[in-house]
Amino acid sequence: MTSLPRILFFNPVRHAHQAYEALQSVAACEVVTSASRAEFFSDIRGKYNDVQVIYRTSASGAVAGNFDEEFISHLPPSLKYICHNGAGYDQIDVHAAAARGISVTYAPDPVTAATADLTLFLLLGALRQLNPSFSKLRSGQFKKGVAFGHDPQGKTLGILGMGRIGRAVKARADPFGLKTVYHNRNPLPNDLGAGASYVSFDQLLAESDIISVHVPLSAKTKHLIGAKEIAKMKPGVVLVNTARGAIIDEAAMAVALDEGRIAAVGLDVYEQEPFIDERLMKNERALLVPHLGTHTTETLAKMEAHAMENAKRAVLGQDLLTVVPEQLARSNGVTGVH
Ligand SMILES: O=CC(=O)O
Repeated sequence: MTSLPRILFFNPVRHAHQAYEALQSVAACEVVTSASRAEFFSDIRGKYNDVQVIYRTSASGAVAGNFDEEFISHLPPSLKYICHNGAGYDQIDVHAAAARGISVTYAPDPVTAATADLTLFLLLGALRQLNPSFSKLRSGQFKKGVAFGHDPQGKTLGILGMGRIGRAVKARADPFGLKTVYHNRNPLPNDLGAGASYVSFDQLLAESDIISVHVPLSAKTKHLIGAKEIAKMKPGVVLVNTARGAIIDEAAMAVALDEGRIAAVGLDVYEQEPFIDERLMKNERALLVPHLGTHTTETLAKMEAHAMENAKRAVLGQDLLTVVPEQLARSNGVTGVH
């Protein structure tokens, strides 16, 4: 009897249990037991040396670290697929993977609505200066000394990165009377822009009352917003980031917030998670949540199921659902193991 292809799970499936059960009929699924990166490098030469697919989550970085060139170089020849369960795959060196013949898949669609919802929460919360009111209320002062917020109606929202999530944010911002401008590498066809005006990067910085970041993190977008860019923004701007922390120079943002150049920030992501710049932690005009963009039962279930569908297709030799764009550009019609 031939044994089933092996899928190694970096972190157990927590929500999409039915999909996990269904996968057992086509693959031998197991959760990695290595407790550190070094231990994994040893285990992958031993007990995991014929694994074909890795399923991974962002949280797996806590043990394994990034799937960088070094990590990829330790993977055995049998390993042909890395199926990531999130939209952002900056923790994976997709070029090093491609050079080793490893296809990387991601899960873009499942995260869109939940991330856009949280963006609106942070946007409105920061604009209304809600965060300082939380501690006032709890310290028994009710709203004594609570600063006035601002209304969204008639304000300009600048969306940096009008992809799936940026567009979903625009749709949610419309009913609040926000006027949206956006910047992308290229303008979108009119139907996708949905009435938002395309502007240059500098125009977006200069014209927006609120700026929301939705570009992926890469070498090109790291510190896309730093002190120089913040200086070009309207005094009193509100900055929102639910993409990746390192797109903004966190220290420069913290200084500008303390100086009052930035009126408020709404953040879900940080440069060195779980570390957060102390100035941001101390400044009540920073509305901060701990990378919760997709942290709902329904969305996590969809993300897990999507990644497992890619893993299933990989072991069955079927077309993969969502290969990362960098790899798709190289080869069309990427299929599974056989
Ligand atoms: O951060 C969440 C994701 O990239 O899906």
